[in-house]
Amino acid sequence: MTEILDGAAVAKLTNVQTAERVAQLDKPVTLAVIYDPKNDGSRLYVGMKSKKASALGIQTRDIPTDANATTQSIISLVEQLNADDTISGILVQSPLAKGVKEREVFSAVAPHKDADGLGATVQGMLFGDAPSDYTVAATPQGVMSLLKHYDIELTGKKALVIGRSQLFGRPMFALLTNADATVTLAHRYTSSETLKSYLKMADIVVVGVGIPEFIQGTDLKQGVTVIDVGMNYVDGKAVGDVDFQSVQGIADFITPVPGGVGPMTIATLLENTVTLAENYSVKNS
Ligand SMILES: Nc1nc(=O)c2c([nH]1)NC[C@@H]1CN(c3ccc(C(=O)N[C@@H](CCC(=O)O)C(=O)O)cc3)C=[N+]21
Repeated sequence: MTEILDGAAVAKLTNVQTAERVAQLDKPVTLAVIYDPKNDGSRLYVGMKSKKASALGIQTRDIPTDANATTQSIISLVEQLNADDTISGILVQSPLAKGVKEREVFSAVAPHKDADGLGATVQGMLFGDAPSDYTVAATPQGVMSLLKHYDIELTGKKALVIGRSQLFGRPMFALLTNADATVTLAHRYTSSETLKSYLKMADIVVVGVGIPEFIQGTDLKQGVTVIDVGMNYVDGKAVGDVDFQSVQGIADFITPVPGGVGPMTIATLLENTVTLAENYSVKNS
């Protein structure tokens, strides 16, 4: 029997808590979102994030970048938002326009406003497994929350992360390592033979490569947990990187697309935002 990890349902539980925490605060919670308005995906996802934020009482300030924006001009914008006491958190939606050095923009976000956990300071804390509080990238943190909700054991388990982006694979590797799994990170230069052999061994597979049907049930070990971070559109329909039907009866757990990691990503971003708002008010009281 393959059980579906219901990200939409778990996200809803998190969102209820986030809304309560927002209501407890005696000040507005505001998320600033910087994005490239020319990118279709960014417009779609930023729209979804803003809508969900407003449903939870979080205000958003969506800021499209100018057509002629540069790395430096966007960093200046981030610095203004860092200094703006009405802003609780900042999200820089990826990808920014071609030629803009995204990594530099991420790292311009002040750690106490880093709602998406992509700046060098907080990512360094994640990789060092720092004991103090810091925000973690929304997608991999959302995956961890989902695994935790379903009590999926990680200690000593063999985890395979496929994809090494700054937003997903690298922080996913760090989180699973910090959770005492034995983690392998595969990526575009991993040979298909190597990938096949690691897939057959893995207890947990987390895949985000952006290729529909990249993973088939026959690739996997019986009883595996499969987390599908892919977000592809085929004939206008959202599909992940895993051939969902073919893993039935092989995987013990699988996340669907839609309704899996996507809603968890948004819930985690908004949870991070209210956490930043709470901590900021403590620091400044
Ligand atoms: N700085 C940054 N942080 C991000 O977290 C980030 C980003 N940049 N750039 C793009 C990706 C993509 N992303 C998604 C979030 C939610 C859904 C989501 O909720 N999808 C729905 C389906 C949507 C549909 O049906 O079209 C679902 O899975 O149920 C999808 C994709 C966040 N991203």
